[in-house]
Amino acid sequence: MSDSAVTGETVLIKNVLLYGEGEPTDVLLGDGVIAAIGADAGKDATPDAEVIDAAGQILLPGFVDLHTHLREPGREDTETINSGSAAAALGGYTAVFAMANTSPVADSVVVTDHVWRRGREVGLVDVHPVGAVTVGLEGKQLAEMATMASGAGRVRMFSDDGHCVYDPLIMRRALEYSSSLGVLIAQHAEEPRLTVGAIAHEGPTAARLGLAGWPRAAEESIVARDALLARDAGARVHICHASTAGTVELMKWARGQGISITAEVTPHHLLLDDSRLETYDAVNKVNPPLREASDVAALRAGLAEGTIDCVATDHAPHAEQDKCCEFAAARPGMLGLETALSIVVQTMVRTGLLDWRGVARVMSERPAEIVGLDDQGRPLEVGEPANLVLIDPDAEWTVHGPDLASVAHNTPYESMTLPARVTTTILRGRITASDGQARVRVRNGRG
Ligand SMILES: NC(=O)N[C@@H](CC(=O)O)C(=O)O
Ligand SMILES: [Zn+2]
Ligand SMILES: [Zn+2]
Repeated sequence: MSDSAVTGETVLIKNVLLYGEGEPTDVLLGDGVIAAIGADAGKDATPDAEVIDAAGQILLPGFVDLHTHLREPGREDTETINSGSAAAALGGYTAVFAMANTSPVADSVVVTDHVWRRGREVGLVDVHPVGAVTVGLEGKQLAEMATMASGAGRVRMFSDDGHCVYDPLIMRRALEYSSSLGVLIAQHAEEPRLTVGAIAHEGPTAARLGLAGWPRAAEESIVARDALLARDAGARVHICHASTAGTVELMKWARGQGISITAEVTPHHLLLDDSRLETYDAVNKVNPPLREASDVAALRAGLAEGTIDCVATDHAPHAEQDKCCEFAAARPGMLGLETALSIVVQTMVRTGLLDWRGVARVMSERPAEIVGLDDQGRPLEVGEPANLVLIDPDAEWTVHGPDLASVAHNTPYESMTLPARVTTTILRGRITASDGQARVRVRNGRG
């Protein structure tokens, strides 16, 4: 139509509840942004607009994952940027941060720019590379953070995740350097001297099962130390995968002191505890380890009140031979991208701890703010980027590892029936996943 205000591809979402609130309305997407909201939003739709009947569904800003392992380069037998992007889109994510513990390590602009470019080529989700803090994740020498930050991939988060930046002097320098660069350091808080040989949470379960323990203090001592180092450096620090009640307490204390510290919690630490270890099934092996029910309760409460800022998946694909083996020999980590929303609904929404606006806060708005993405986690308003997720809150589905988009199948939720499902994910106005299928871009000359 020649008088149409919107050109190119348009998507019309009908009868949707914004943030799960109020009356159903229509939302028109065009030119990569939210073009109109309201009963007459469809009047500017192009004749070939894709119309989504979203009755009973909820619209939120697309999710942002600050902690994803995509395994490319190096372990493409477990995940690739292609397969991991599909998993992310199916999980409702419009941006993910790909951790640096690849092979080679993402400690140079060559690797970080490669990851960024591959992500753009795939086009299902914005893949932001995380740069290593230290060369080879070895904790000895700072990586060239400035070069990575000014590359095409514009690295804005640095982490040695998988390893702790344990040397306090190196961490102090990294924080000072990061604050002058305006980037974020994300710490895998694990004092390595306290976790030598550790494979499970140190507590009664591990003692009974004969598994060497990973004490809470290994995490908490680093959280406390880094809060003080961030304070003195005038820097920001982000705590990866908070797992203990003590970490929640320390976060509260540090915030009270005015320290710039943020933290994430994983879906698995919100749902699972160390009683899962009884079977010795290594699918439950993860760093930090599944803790006790009291920690799970404290993490949920901390997330609800904002002491823990956000949910991050720590999506960690592993090959069958690295998981289906004796517990001590297995690699730690579990899949998370496609199940994250459902676990958050089960643990936080069904329990009354968060409403849907709260889900938007912990899965989209806060992570985008923490890392400084200005095109994600935005309000559902006209003119804002159309990075969105549609959710059927009443759906139920049963998890089967082989049905997930990831190359590896190590989900701890195998055969569990979970609430709520992502029905559609939209990146800059383009549908990247719908009804369980990732949609690769069709190059028809229009974008
Ligand atoms: N979480 C894990 O248990 N494993 C992660 C590394 C990490 O997040 O520490 C991995 O890369 O597999
Ligand atoms: Zn980690
Ligand atoms: Zn990780």
